[in-house]
Amino acid sequence: MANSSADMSVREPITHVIFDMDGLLLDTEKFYTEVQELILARFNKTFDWSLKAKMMGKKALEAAHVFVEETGISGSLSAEKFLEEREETLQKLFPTAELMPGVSHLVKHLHENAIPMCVATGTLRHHFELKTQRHGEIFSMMHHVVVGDDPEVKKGKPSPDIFLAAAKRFKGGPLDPRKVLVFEDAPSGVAAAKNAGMYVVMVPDPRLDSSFHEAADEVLSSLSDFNPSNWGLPPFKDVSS
Ligand SMILES: O=P(O)(O)OC[C@H](O)CO
Ligand SMILES: [Mg+2]
Repeated sequence: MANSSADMSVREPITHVIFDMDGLLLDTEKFYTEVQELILARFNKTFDWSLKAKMMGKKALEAAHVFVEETGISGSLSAEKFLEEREETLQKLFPTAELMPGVSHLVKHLHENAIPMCVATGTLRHHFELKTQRHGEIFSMMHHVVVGDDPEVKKGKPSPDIFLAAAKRFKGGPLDPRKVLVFEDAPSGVAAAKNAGMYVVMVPDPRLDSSFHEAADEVLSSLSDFNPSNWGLPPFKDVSS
């Protein structure tokens, strides 16, 4: 289904929206890339997008295990030690996080039209607080936020746990997953949304291999290109659609 919206004639309109955060609402994936490149350089290795694709969207410890094992450095650096080493730099970078293009317009539009929204992010709660500290207005429009260290999220993406927990916490939840639209940037996140039975719009980094697009119901270069009407959501007033 990738590259085209799911067929409106065979499904009901979307009533609820779940946003991923890192790399989707916030331009924060670059911070992880930066620190991971620095750590690998110490081992004379380079960080690339095939490794990035396997890590992004996952819970911190799960991604850390992928990092040390895939790069063959687990004998010298444990997953736990890797997390410890990158923490100080990440804590300095996170408060500088910027919104991704199109986020403000879309979130405000859905809020004005009373479409319930939430965030489902693999990130840890204390990192969520640092990343969002300059973006209170946008995040206050979310009905709730589910983070990676939430007790109900037993397994990270691609497990459906986080999206099922997120859908359950809306007023009237749990919801029919076929009425929920997820926005994601990561292959693990797209898989998690599909495993939860939901529709998913993928907004991937252009450096991600296009084979990862296939699992998504729609693929966009930017959230600015999203057309709510394609999903039965209220149309933008400033666009004829
Ligand atoms: O993409 P998110 O928001 O689920 O975050 C996951 C990690 O924190 C970063 O890949
Ligand atoms: Mg993400």
